[in-house]
Amino acid sequence: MARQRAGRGAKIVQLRDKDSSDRRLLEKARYFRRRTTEAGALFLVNDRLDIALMSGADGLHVGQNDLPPEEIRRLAPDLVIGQSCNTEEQARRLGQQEQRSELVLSYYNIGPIYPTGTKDGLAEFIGPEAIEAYSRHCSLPFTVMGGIKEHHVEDLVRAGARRIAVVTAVTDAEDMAAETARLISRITTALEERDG
Ligand SMILES: Cc1ncc(COP(=O)(O)OP(=O)(O)O)c(N)n1
Ligand SMILES: Cc1nc(C(=O)O)sc1CCOP(=O)(O)O
Ligand SMILES: [Mg+2]
Repeated sequence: MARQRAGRGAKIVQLRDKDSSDRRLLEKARYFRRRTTEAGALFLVNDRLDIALMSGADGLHVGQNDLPPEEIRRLAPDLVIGQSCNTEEQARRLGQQEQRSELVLSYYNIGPIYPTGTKDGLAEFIGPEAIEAYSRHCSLPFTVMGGIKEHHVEDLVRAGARRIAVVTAVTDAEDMAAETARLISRITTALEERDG
């Protein structure tokens, strides 16, 4: 993906790799760190705090069954930390932590919005209507993810999204860089139409 400069123009690039050996993952993370720094993009690692710290990543994304954000924050006070939110109850809990000034996250993700084959065992897809319902609980920035393709962009932005995260929309594209550019352009236009 980095070879084709797939993330060119993306503001955030996440390294999500469940298969590489630890040593290879670290090499990849250091490569992504160099390339995202050159591109002025934020670099996040999925799941692995050790790899995030050793590669100098800006942040870490964790799911509900991954490392606990509070303990990550204790070890890494300056790291961007994001967490997946797959049910409204989870979003409500983030809101309650926020009210108590106990929220350590930098952002959260709402999803899966549409059906996706990228991850086995994910919760049922929740549809774009869930964006408004979930995001009203917590004022942090959020991304939306799950089965999102280019033609979904306008619906998602109308439903309240600003930051759209994709895997296969880009990785399955013949020209990943061109697809990234198309997505960014469509998101920018939809946001301009919505927000003026
Ligand atoms: C931006 C973003 N949102 C959600 C996820 C999914 O995280 P998780 O639920 O831990 O699943 P895996 O990606 O680890 O399979 C994500 N990676 N990024
Ligand atoms: C791994 C993952 N987590 C999600 C969540 O909503 O928590 S959606 C997702 C898969 C995203 O891949 P694609 O863009 O190919 O559907
Ligand atoms: Mg995870």
